[in-house]
Formats: sequence, structure tokens, C-alpha cells
Amino acid sequence: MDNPLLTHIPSLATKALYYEVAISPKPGLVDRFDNGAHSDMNFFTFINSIESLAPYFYSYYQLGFEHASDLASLFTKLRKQGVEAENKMLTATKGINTHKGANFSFAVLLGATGFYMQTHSFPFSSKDTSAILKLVAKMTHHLVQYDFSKITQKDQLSHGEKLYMKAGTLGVRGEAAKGYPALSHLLLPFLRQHASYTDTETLLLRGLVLLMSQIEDSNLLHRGGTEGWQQVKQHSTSIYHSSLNNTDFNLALTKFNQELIKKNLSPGGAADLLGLGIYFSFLENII
Ligand SMILES: CC(C)(COP(=O)(O)OP(=O)(O)OC[C@H]1O[C@@H](n2cnc3c(N)ncnc32)[C@H](O[C@H]2O[C@H](COP(=O)(O)OP(=O)(O)OP(=O)(O)O)[C@@H](O)[C@H]2O)[C@@H]1O)[C@@H](O)C(=O)NCCC(=O)NCCS
Ligand SMILES: Nc1ncnc2[nH]cnc12
Repeated sequence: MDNPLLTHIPSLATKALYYEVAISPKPGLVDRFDNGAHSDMNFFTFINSIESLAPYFYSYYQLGFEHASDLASLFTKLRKQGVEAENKMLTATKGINTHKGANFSFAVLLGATGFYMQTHSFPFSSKDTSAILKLVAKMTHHLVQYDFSKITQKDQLSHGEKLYMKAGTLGVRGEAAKGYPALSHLLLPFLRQHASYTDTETLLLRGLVLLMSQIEDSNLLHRGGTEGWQQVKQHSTSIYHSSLNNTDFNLALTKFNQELIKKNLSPGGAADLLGLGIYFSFLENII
């Protein structure tokens, strides 16, 4: 490989997933302190999962960087690799879904980043991030209709597909098709605004709470229904707007974690989006 960015940029995606699982205390999620509301995975399951996905992150970026045709055909190539990566991840975790959503999202984001880097240079500004998110929207705009139109022919449905049948919830496919508005309109503006914050872990935890206060998280929906999801949104909104100092904020998250463990609720979609936001924060030198 003669271009150092071919390894550097995908390695930032891997590092972003390590950051995401490591930051603590996270409500309902796996972190350094405990497994949140998960009985089937722990911190080490995430390490195994990330290690299994890392080689694919290089492939996604390279596929984009070498792609000379339209975005729809790039998506077809990425999806083929993505399915293989998902299987490797499930083998590494003994069948547990640690990063299904993150693998999908990084496939399209790294593919789009590689494609974009054919004609642009590093480091990034917010304009570069925004251009990449627009490429992702173009690449995946057909996906919701394409995947969900075949749903009735399937014997087994994923949690996301069941939610679509029940309530029209679009999940991670909808996020991608809209160009990840939770990143462009919510998380990244917040992180950019607080780029001078020296306590990175607390900054990212505050970003997570902001996401939890607003996004439609299909993981919360399938575990807790609309009521569970709304409760998490309300509690997150109240913590976010309470202007707590770092010590009290940490205490509030520790209590929130206990509540979510009791209710068996986990904001897995917000965790995945945080991981994606950390990737762009590295690219833009925010953290
Ligand atoms: C496109 C697929 C990845 C779609 O999968 P699925 O049909 O399951 O659809 P979704 O539910 O929409 O999404 C999958 C995961 O995405 C995360 N997610 C949820 N909401 C959002 C959101 N608003 N924004 C972004 N991401 C979101 C979420 O991942 C987290 O939850 C995981 C645990 O989930 P789950 O197993 O459902 O829940 P558990 O409670 O653990 O299960 P039980 O124990 O109760 O059984 C957690 O680890 C996070 O990762 C959703 O799970 C897929 O079908 C696909 O196309 N795969 C092909 C391969 C591929 O990715 N190709 C890439 C190139 S295109
Ligand atoms: N830290 C985490 N805990 C549980 N589910 C997750 N999905 C993505 N990151 C997660």
C-alpha cells in the first residue's frame, strides 16, 4: 500500500469503537465498569468483535478509494463485504450481536470516505464530513424500499424488520438513507462546540446522553416498546439540560444505569451513533 491514509483512516474507525465501549459509566450499555442491561456480552466480547471487524474496515475504505463507477455499484460491493464481516463478527462473539449496526454504518461511511478521498485531502473540516454524509445518503437512498419490499418473503425477521412491520420504524437503514442527521444536526455540532473541553470521556458521555434524548433507537423500542423508549428519552433530556458538574453528571449516569438494568433497556442505537461520531471527531481533530 503506497498511500498511508489507506491504513490511517480505517484505523480511526477501529479506535472509535474502542473509545465507545470504553467510556464509562454508560446507562444500560456495556462499559469498563459493568455489562449494563446485557447478560450475554461484556467488555471482552466487544474487544473480540472489534478485532474481527478491523480488517473489513480497511476493505471498505479501499473499495471506496478504488471505485471508479456510480455509488449504487459501490454499495453492492460494500454490502457483499459487510455480510461477510457480520458473519465473522458473530463467530468472534459466539453469535451475539455486538456491532451489527456499527458494521453496516462503517461499511457505508468508510466506503464513502474512500470515494471522497480520491479527490480531497486530509485533515478534515466539517464541510468534508458533511460531503461524506451526503454521499452516504445518495448511496443508500434506495435501501429502505429495497430491503423492506422483500420482507414478506423472509422466514425469519430481525428485530429491525419486525419493528418496521409493526410501526414503520426505519432503524439504521433510515439513518443512512437520510445521511445520518443525528450526526450532522445533533452530535457533531455539540462536539465541535465543545472541542476545547479537556475531559474527553465526559464530553463523549454528554454527547451520548444528547443522542439518547432524541433519536429513535430501535434497540430500546424492541426491548421496551414505545413506553420504554419515551422514558429513556425523557430521563436523558432531563440529565442533559440539568447543567450538572462532572461529578454530579457521573453520579446521575450511574443511577440511570441501575434503572435501565432493572428495566432491561439498552440504548444500543445511540451507542453505535456515538461510535460513528467519534470517528468523525478524529477526522476533524475535535478530540
Ligand atoms: C442493515 C442491517 C444491519 C439491519 O439490521 P436490522 O434489520 O436488525 O435493523 P435495525 O434494527 O435497524 O439495525 C440494526 C442495529 O442498528 C443499531 N441501531 C438501532 N437503532 C439505530 C439508530 N436509530 N441509528 C443507528 N443505529 C441504530 C442497533 O445496534 C445496536 O443494538 C445492538 C443490539 O441489537 P439487538 O440484537 O437488536 O438487540 P438485543 O437487545 O441485544 O437482542 P436480544 O438479545 O434481545 O435478541 C447493539 O449491539 C448495537 O449494535 C441495531 O441492532 C442488516 O440486516 C444488514 O444489511 N446486514 C448486512 C451486512 C452489512 O452490514 N452490510 C454492510 C454494507 S451495506
Ligand atoms: N457499549 C455497548 N453496549 C451495548 N451495546 C452496544 N452496541 C454498541 N455499543 C454498545
